[in-house]
Parts: sequence; structure tokens; C-alpha cells
Amino acid sequence: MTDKKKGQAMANVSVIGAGSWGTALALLLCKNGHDVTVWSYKEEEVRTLSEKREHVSKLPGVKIPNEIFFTADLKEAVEGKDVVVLAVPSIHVRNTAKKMNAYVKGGQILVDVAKGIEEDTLMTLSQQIEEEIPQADVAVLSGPSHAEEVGRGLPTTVCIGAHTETTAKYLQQLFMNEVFRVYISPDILGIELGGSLKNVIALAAGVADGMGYGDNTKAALITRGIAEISRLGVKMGGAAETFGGLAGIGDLIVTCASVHSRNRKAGYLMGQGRTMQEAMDEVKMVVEGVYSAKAAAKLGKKYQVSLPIIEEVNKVLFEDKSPKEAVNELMLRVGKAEHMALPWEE
Ligand SMILES: NC(=O)C1=CN([C@@H]2O[C@H](COP(=O)(O)OP(=O)(O)OC[C@H]3O[C@@H](n4cnc5c(N)ncnc54)[C@H](OP(=O)(O)O)[C@@H]3O)[C@@H](O)[C@H]2O)C=CC1
Ligand SMILES: O=C(CO)COP(=O)(O)O
Repeated sequence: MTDKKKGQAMANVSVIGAGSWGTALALLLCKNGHDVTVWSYKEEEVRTLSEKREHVSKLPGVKIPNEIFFTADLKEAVEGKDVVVLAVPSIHVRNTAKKMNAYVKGGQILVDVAKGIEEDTLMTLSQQIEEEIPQADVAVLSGPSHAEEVGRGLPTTVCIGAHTETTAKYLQQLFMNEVFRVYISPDILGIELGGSLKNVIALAAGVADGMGYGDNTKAALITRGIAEISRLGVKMGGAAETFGGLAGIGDLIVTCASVHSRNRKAGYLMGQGRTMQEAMDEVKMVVEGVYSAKAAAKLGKKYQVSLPIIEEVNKVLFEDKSPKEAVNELMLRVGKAEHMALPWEE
């Protein structure tokens, strides 16, 4: 922190990953008066973004201010920064963190904003970053926040999870402004589980839309989807309140409903008959639910939690099951009580 502008503490911040979310957050942080560097793994992209000052393929129509500096040099992006934001797709987080390690000093704050679970280890992204960069102070930012809307300055709320209240409050004031409201929480695990599992449910919501199903179906998937996410998340140690909050139901609603959602769009295309690969190619940006689906099902087995929607999504994605069959399977499961907590008065 070096200077003051508009009453906020100025910071040197880097965003690792120049996709739609990395770019939108860089714009937000720059608007907040911070010194912002964006790292891309492609020299070519650094040149284009520096010259064009617009991310034409991923955030079209949004001007990137001249103050934002682009680089493909990871050392330059990480060393000496007050805060480093990781915004690469989940499957590249571990490897990117590994490469960053040499440049991260003890206690340096890293904020993961990607959403996913590693298939082999079943680790969340912050757990992977902590394994690769043990000296870092790792936090997470999640919640209903599509880049397309944050980039245009539309009112958005998110939740930041951190290990200490000091880091949480520091990051809150770093990101927060009149169109970006930040809540804080100590429940890093719950926030990460909410953010990654909702993508799997959003694929199902997209499939339902693609098949021409209606609002009833969507509401059912959201409601029973959050039941699955909370059941698993609480069993794993997340707080029930988190799943009823921005990083839980909030993010699930926006991802299942939004025209901007990559996961919903991929599901929609599959509901219309495309294969998983065709749908992913057409969406062009990362479809995280596809990468988290197997991990989610494995977690269900490990923690002995029933996850019927997540299991059917896996069958549609990886076992060629038709979406229609998957819906039938879900609808015709043996009749259940909605929740087991309320006993009959007899
Ligand atoms: N977009 C959104 O609205 C939001 C996204 N997120 C999360 O943020 C993360 C990033 O998503 P998003 O920005 O949408 O994704 P994008 O696909 O738009 O961008 C990801 C960026 O990472 C780059 N990348 C690909 N491979 C590597 C690699 N090996 N090393 C480093 N960088 C690489 C991509 O490059 P290339 O173009 O070559 O693939 C691209 O620039 C995801 O986990 C997503 O769930 C969270 C909240 C909102
Ligand atoms: O996490 C997101 C919004 O909060 C982004 O979801 P999609 O990747 O489906 O667009």
C-alpha cells in the first residue's frame, strides 16, 4: 500500500489470467484506484490487449484503461505485489501456482477467483495453491458475478473468504465500490464448494432449457441442486449459512438463469443435441462444470451423500446418457420426504 486516492488505500495488484473474469476484475481494481498488472500466458495476447485496449473475444465492448499494464512475465506480475488475483481456469491453477512460488514472499496475499475441484485429489483451489505456495496468505472471492456485468459496472455482490479477519477486511476495501459490494466470511471451504458445485447443477439447468422445459423445471433444479450442494458441503465442514448465501444459492441462481453463463450455455447446447465437446467448443470460454462434475460425484461417494442431479449430469456428460432419460430417472426416483429434519406430529 503506497498512496491514497479517493479515500482508499492504493495497492499494487496483479491479475493472473486475462480471460473474461480476470479482465473484468482488473477493470474494477483499476477503477478503485489501484495499480493493476494483468498476466497472460500468451505473448500475443499481451500485445493485442496492450494495443487494442479491449478484449474483443471475451469481454467485447468494454474499454480497458491505459493504466492497466499487461505482461507475459510471471516474475514481473507476482514479485512485490500487495495482492495477486488468480483467474486462470481451475485445471491450470495448480501448475500456475507452482510457477509463481519462487516470486511469492511470506504472507503475500493471493486471491483465488476461479471455481473448481481437482479431480484426482478432490482438493479445492485454495488448498492446491496452499500446497504449492505454503508461504502465501490465500483467500477466495466468489458469488453471483458474471464478468460481462461486472465489466459494465452493473451492481454486483460477492463474498470473500480469508483465514484472518484482517486479510478479509483489507480485501473487502480493496475490491469494494458503489457497484461491487463485498461481504466477508471465514468459511473458505464452504465458499469454494458452493462456487464449484453450482457449475455442475447449472449444466443441468442449461440442458433443461435446451430441451424446452420450463420455469418449473428450472426452479426444481435450483432448489434440489442447493439441497445437494448444502448436504455435501456441510458434511465436508462448510457452514450451512454459506450455502444459503451469495457463494451458495446466490451463485447457483445466477448461473442457472443467466444468458451470460458458460455452464448454462454448454448445457443448453447439449439439451439441443450437441455432444459435450461440441458444446464446449461453441462456448469458447472455460466450462468449469465439466471439469468439476466427476470430482463432485466422487466427493458424494467419499462422504456418503446422495447427489442424484450431479450423478445424472455425469452420466449425460461422460456415459452418453440422453438428457431425456436422465430427467426421467430423476423424476421417477422413489418418493422421498423433502427434508428429514421435521418429524410428523403423531
Ligand atoms: N467469466 C465469469 O463471469 C466468471 C468466471 N469465474 C471463474 O474464473 C475462472 C476463469 O474463467 P473465465 O475468465 O471466464 O475463463 P476464460 O476462458 O475467459 O479465460 C481463462 C483465461 O486463462 C487462460 N488460460 C488457458 N490456459 C492457461 C494456462 N495453461 N495457463 C494460464 N492461463 C491459461 C485462457 O487462455 P485461452 O484463451 O488461451 O484459453 C484465458 O485467457 C473460471 O474458474 C471461472 O469459473 C468466476 C466468476 C465469474
Ligand atoms: O461463476 C460465475 C458467475 O458467478 C460464472 O459462471 P459461468 O462460468 O457459468 O459463466
